[in-house]
Amino acid sequence: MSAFVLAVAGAALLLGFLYVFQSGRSSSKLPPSPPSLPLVGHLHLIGRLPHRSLHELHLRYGAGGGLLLLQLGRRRTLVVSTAAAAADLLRHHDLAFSSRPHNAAAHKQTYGSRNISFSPYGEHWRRARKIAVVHLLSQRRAEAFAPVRRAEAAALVARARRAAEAGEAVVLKDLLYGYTNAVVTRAVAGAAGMTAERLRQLLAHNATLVAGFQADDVLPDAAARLFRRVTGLEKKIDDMNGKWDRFLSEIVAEHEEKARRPPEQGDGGDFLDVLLQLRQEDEGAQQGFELSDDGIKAIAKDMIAAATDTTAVALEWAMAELIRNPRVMAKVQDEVARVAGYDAEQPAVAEAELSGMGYLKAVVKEVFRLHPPLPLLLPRESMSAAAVQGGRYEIPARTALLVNAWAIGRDPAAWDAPEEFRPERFLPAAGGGGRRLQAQAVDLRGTDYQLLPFGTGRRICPGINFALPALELALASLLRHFDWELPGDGARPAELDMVEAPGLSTPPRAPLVLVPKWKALA
Ligand code: HEM
Repeated sequence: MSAFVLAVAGAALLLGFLYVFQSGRSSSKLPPSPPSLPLVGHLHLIGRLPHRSLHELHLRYGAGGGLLLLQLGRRRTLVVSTAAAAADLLRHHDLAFSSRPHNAAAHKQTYGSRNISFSPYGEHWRRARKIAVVHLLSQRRAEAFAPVRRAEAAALVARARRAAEAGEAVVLKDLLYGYTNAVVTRAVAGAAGMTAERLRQLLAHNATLVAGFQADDVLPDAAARLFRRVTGLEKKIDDMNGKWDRFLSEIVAEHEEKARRPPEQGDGGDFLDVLLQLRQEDEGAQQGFELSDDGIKAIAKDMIAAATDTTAVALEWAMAELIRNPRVMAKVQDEVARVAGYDAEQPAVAEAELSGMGYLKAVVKEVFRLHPPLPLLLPRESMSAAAVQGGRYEIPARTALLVNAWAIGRDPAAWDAPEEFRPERFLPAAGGGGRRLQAQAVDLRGTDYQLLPFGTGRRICPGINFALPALELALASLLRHFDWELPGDGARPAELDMVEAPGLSTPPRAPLVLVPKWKALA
């Protein structure tokens, strides 16, 4: 049986690749492309860190336009590696590139693409996204969760304080995931404690299943399905989906039960409360958009998965860069002390004080420039052909798009000294000119194409209003109360490993370990 299965898989694979290989060469106005191999296309050129491999390919073959066309297994893929190419493509062709490529494994994990992130462009995506933007993630809703962020930032400081008092080092990743996980769990489901712990475990397993390029990204559907079965991945995905579904069903049932009771004073409602209420109010009025149980679970799961990792990864990189750059660390700590003062009994900085911390905000931008948590954003797919760069290139319909935000943040045509961690580039300062002046005004909300950690256009991350205060608050609170050191005598900050771990989101490959020194004891 297994020999038969392998033979069928091999034949399907071969046919699929031959088809793809042939169909990729129909137009002469395609962007540059490195030499490829039959069957694999350019897959053999992609290493464990695709954003780095793609950057190297761009430097080698992407002369001029910042675009490369690759055949990654079955997927014809356009890669954008410069700010100018991103601006041309995404300013003029955002609609054409607003879908997501189909991925059977992701489809299964999202209740049949009923979430937002992986949903193809169309009526479902439009309605689900509108619900999220208007009812869950608006500025007003984000502000309403300020007390949750404050309480969790205080808990984060308390955990670090225990380590400081015991003279122990902390694995930053554990500390920071604990924080973002608790904030997100409370926003989505109003719960902490055991629920947050269960979620943490589910997310950890999920991450290992969606890391890097998957069979579904590169093989034809039938071959990918066989591959998943033969390697046991199918079963792992099914088991994981079962666990997620049980968890989500339980919390939806708890919320339905809660909705039958009189509302509690001061309970503004978490995301699940809001979604259930919308379902009740709109029953029949959604005109074809069914907010079914699966739909609600898909959106809740999307929010949890989209919010937890990304924010924790950005925080870990921020701490790594600050340790490597003691001058910047001292400057940002001074600012936090000046604006928020020092009070050992007030663990979390007040959110209103963040607006007075211009340097901290510049640090955050600089972290996103060099370490976008999703270095290739989320893949998109074109729905129609597009003539880009004034007609220089023609991109056929159904081409996948990878925007290499990691490479764009290092684009020497867009940034002075791109490899240097220099938050000052974002500050208004006397003197300087040209790109320096331009950098001061660069924002990270998708209008400036040289800094795209949240993407841009129709598919831009709708969670920015949630992400930024959570991130800034944790960072300011950790810097207010502690000095941070590398463990061990003679450890050299300049030698910190700044390479990413593989995956959709990319934390440092060597988890950052630091010793907190509680300032009140100094
Ligand atoms: C530092 C934190 C975060 C980063 C760096 C980040 C980044 C991104 C990026 C790059 C995309 C794809 C954009 C594109 O295709 O152009 C995205 C999509 C998305 N993000 Fe975020 N995100 C963060 C936090 C959040 C939070 C807190 C939430 C929700 C609470 C969230 C919800 C979503 C959703 C639902 C999508 C899919 C949008 C769509 O396909 O229409 N994200 N995010």
